[in-house]
Amino acid sequence: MPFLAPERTYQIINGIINAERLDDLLDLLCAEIVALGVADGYLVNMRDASGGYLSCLKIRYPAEYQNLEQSYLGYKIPLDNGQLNARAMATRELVRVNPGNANSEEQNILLYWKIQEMTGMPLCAPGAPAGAPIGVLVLLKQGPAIPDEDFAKVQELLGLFLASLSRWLHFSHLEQLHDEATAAVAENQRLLQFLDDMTSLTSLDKIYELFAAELIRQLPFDLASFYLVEDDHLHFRKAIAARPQLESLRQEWEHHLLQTPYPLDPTASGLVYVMLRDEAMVFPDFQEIRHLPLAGYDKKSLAILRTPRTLFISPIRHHKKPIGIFALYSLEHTVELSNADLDLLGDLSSFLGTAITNSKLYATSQEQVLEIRHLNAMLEEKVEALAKQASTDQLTGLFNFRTFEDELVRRLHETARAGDHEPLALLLIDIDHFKRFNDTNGHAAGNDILAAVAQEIGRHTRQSDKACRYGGEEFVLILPKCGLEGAIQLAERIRDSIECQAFATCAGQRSVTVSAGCTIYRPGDDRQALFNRADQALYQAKERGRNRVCSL
Ligand SMILES: Nc1nc2c(ncn2[C@@H]2O[C@H](COP(=O)(O)OP(=O)(O)OP(=O)(O)O)[C@@H](O)[C@H]2O)c(=O)[nH]1
Repeated sequence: MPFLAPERTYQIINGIINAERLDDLLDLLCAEIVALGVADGYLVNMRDASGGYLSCLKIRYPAEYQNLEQSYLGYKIPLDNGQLNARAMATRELVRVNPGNANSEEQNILLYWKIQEMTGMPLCAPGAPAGAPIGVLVLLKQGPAIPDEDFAKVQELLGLFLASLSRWLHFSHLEQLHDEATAAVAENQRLLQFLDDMTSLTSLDKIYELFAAELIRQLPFDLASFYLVEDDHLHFRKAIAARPQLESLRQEWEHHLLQTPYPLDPTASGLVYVMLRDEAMVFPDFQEIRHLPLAGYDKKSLAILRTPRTLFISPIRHHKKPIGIFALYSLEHTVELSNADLDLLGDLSSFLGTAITNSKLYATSQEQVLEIRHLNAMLEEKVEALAKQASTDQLTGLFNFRTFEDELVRRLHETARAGDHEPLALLLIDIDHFKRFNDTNGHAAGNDILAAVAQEIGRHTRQSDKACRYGGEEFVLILPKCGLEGAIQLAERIRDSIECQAFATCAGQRSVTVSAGCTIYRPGDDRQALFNRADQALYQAKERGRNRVCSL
């Protein structure tokens, strides 16, 4: 005979149908259990997605313990501990525990909660996946044991809920798996970004910082330190603190660590030992092993940290060979490292090794680039000096005959193209009676005069003019954008200033005069025609008594 009236059954089923989440359904079930008034408390423990645990999803303790409910919610109950829930799941039968049959752990629970009876009712849903119960309803009774007819009522009530409970539980597991998969994808993307950032870094300091930040983000360590092998020693490179509050401790610690290098001797330091062993080591809680003998450096280092707890030390590898060490330290609290954490740390240590090696290669290549740049600059200077040498006259510093020839051809082309708008003048200057000067004062003094006259010519010319030593004691000036009048004026200025001064020579102060002939480009002129006319003008100047300017 069902204890629920058809109308009540209909109401409950209506509520079940309208439930939109597992939580709503469980609330509904719990409200009905409370309404039945058969127990003083209950726990609804449902299978988790992995199937290895029950999770406590709903709870009601006897009145005096209700403030503890919140802390027990979500508690995971293993299915292999042989206790009440595990037994109910395994046997699929009602498990009743009371002071007469409880094992010692259950006795403690009964005593602690002042309970007379604790009953596990497996929730066996029709058609549930794998046929196993989907959870356990635990009823707590402080007073006399629950009579059988009351269990029948609860069972009747559960019968209404089980099919929906099974579906909603399955759905909530799917949601949970979906959330976990989404979180894993996001985490992987973050990891990829981190790896990308690491490879693009070229500063070792930045690599240590990013690496430590990533590890500290994932695992609650407080300090990280990095060491590299160079010249057969392990050198400290960087210490990083997880929080600004640890900064002064980090500095004190770093001051000590800077006293490395450690020789590559396993007794020098645990760090060297780990590196030579080429295998990461975890010390879950240093406080438990602090009495063990330690190398002097390590003793001091750990003493500075005052309360070191979990230590993780790993080789930094490149191409599977250790190139250094990184160490993680927690202070005050221990850090639990799962196998997945250790795998991740192993992978990251190889990656760190590659990033460090890349960065070093980059630094070396940068040095080489700098060296090549320097060599290039030197070469460029040399090329420039050679080009200058090839184009200038050693004695006077003016352009030489070859440059004159090239420049004249270039200017003639330009002027021919520009037509009437752009005049071009050519000016020849020749020292008078230079043979006699040489004969009187010596060849060396003649050289001094040549240099002085050249300097004087240079002083009067413009940037765009090209003053060249044509040969011997003869100079030629190409004067772009200069008409005949301008050329005559310039020639006069040079002639006059040379005549008016005495030049210092190795034979003493000496004066000379110069004669000049100038002409301008006429359409149809080639190089020779232009030069010949200027030479003729010079000849005239010589003919007419020297120390003068003639033009044609
Ligand atoms: N000291 C010195 N003399 C040079 C150099 N090149 C040419 N000479 C001399 O310059 C002199 C040129 O003499 P000439 O061509 O006869 O002409 P000049 O004596 O100046 O007579 P005019 O030009 O007619 O006034 C020669 O004696 C050359 O030896 C040089 O580089 N240094």
